[in-house]
Amino acid sequence: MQPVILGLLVIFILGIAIGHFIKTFRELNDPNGPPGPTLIPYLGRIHDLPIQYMWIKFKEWADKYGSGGLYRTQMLGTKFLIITDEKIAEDLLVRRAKYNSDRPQVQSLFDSKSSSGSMEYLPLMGRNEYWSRQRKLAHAYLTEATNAHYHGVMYFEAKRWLARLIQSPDDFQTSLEDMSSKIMCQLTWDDTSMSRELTTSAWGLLKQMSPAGPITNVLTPLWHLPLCLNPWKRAEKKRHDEQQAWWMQRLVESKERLRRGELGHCWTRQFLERQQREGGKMCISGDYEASSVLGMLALVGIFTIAGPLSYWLVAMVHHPEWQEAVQREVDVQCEGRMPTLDDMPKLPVLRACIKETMRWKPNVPTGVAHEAERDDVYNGYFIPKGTRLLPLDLAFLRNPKRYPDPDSFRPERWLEPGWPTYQTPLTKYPTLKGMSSFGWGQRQCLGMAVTQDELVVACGALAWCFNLKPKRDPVTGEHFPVPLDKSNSLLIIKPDPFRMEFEPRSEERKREASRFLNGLNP
Ligand code: HEM
Repeated sequence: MQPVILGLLVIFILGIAIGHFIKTFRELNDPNGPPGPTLIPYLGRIHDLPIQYMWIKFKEWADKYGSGGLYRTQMLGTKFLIITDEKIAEDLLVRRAKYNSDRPQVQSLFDSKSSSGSMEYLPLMGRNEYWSRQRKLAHAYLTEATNAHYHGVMYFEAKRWLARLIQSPDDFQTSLEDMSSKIMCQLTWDDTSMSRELTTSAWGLLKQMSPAGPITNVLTPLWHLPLCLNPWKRAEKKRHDEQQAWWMQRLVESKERLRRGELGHCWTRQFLERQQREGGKMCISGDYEASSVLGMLALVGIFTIAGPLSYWLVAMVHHPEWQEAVQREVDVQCEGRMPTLDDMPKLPVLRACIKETMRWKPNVPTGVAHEAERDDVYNGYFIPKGTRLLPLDLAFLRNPKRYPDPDSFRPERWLEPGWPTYQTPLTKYPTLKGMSSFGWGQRQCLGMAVTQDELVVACGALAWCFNLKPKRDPVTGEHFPVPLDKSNSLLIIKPDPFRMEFEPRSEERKREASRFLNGLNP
């Protein structure tokens, strides 16, 4: 080919490519569309959205572009509408829930939406038949357990935790998580002995589904490499198969214990007894689905509770004045004993400090995405089908109109008239139920009551037993820092390891709590 013709051909192809780039750039950044950072064709904003502390960048964009309550962005062609105002979350995720309640596919899990019938991960399922029947089942079990005050399980495990804290205070991060895990193991299978395995399994799944987990959740095309070149898919297959086998083993063992008359009250027993009564009439398809929904329920109650409970420790160390207020309230209202769930109405300061901890340090700061199932128009903006609707919880909880002085820990906002969030009667409010952190509409969290109850019992137990204090470095005599802004970057976060001291409030309480370790005083 003549060099001139070749040159012309190259210029022609380049011209087409540049023309296409400019056209795409204009379409993406249409001034009539929702506001948002400038989008680069094909990339969107993948280049400057950090994987670590992603929510901080989302919030930065919210402050810049989200004054109208929403903004848009894109990652490698995936469209996001970030919701920064609670009213708009109500409009889009509650009032328009019938077509905005689907979930996006998590790339690094096989069939996370259960579109091909895997039936495994209730919170991640698309809005399909499996989700609908598993949600009903989970709702019934959680409601029944709440009404029965969890058969004393939370109180018992909180006491065991106190004893472990007295014995090995430096191990508090492990024992804290283990307490949550024991509660979920007991409620699900009437067996706390496998709490460590459940915790490992929980973090494995959480990591796999988080943008900060495998790189294939961000650079999604990598997931489609053939298996022989794809270490991510091979690792996930192993994790998935082990988890499923473990869940199934729990169900099989529980069946055997039920047959021998040894299975105490738990969700699995409720399921098995109903299965015996109703047989094929039950909506759950069989053992595989049952073991998954039960396993998932057990698992989700670990990392969700570990975050706020760890942040409670951080809050109390940094705010001794509020710690004293909680201790005073517990001592007076419970007349010197450890609080139980029955005491909840009498403990508004405790509830206010718990709620403020969750507002101040939200443990799902990005919120959980819904996916639009059809094209829609909102406030004149076109929202195409498939857009991920992300209710940015950090933006809701830092709204200065609703939460004046939003960056500070101010539990009085829930207790004193004059604050926008003050509500009476104080026997009921503040309550965690309905908080934006638990999500929206048809996908709203099913664990709100469990969370509130477990946190009241555990934080109340800590207030009864310990002064939570910074720890001194024996070499320098200085306090070890308890950082406020260091955490992992998973979808559900908790603070990075830190050091602190658990000082028993009296010899008598220390002795009493130590007796709890082997269930001597259940
Ligand atoms: C601080 C504690 C917790 C927080 C902040 C939290 C937050 C959330 C959020 C944001 C969602 C998604 C909502 C949406 O898509 O709009 C969710 C869903 C869910 N949560 Fe929680 N959660 C917590 C504790 C729990 C606990 C303890 C359990 C059960 C033991 C639980 C069970 C569930 C289930 C089953 C779903 C799936 C609902 C569905 O997809 O239909 N959560 N949670």
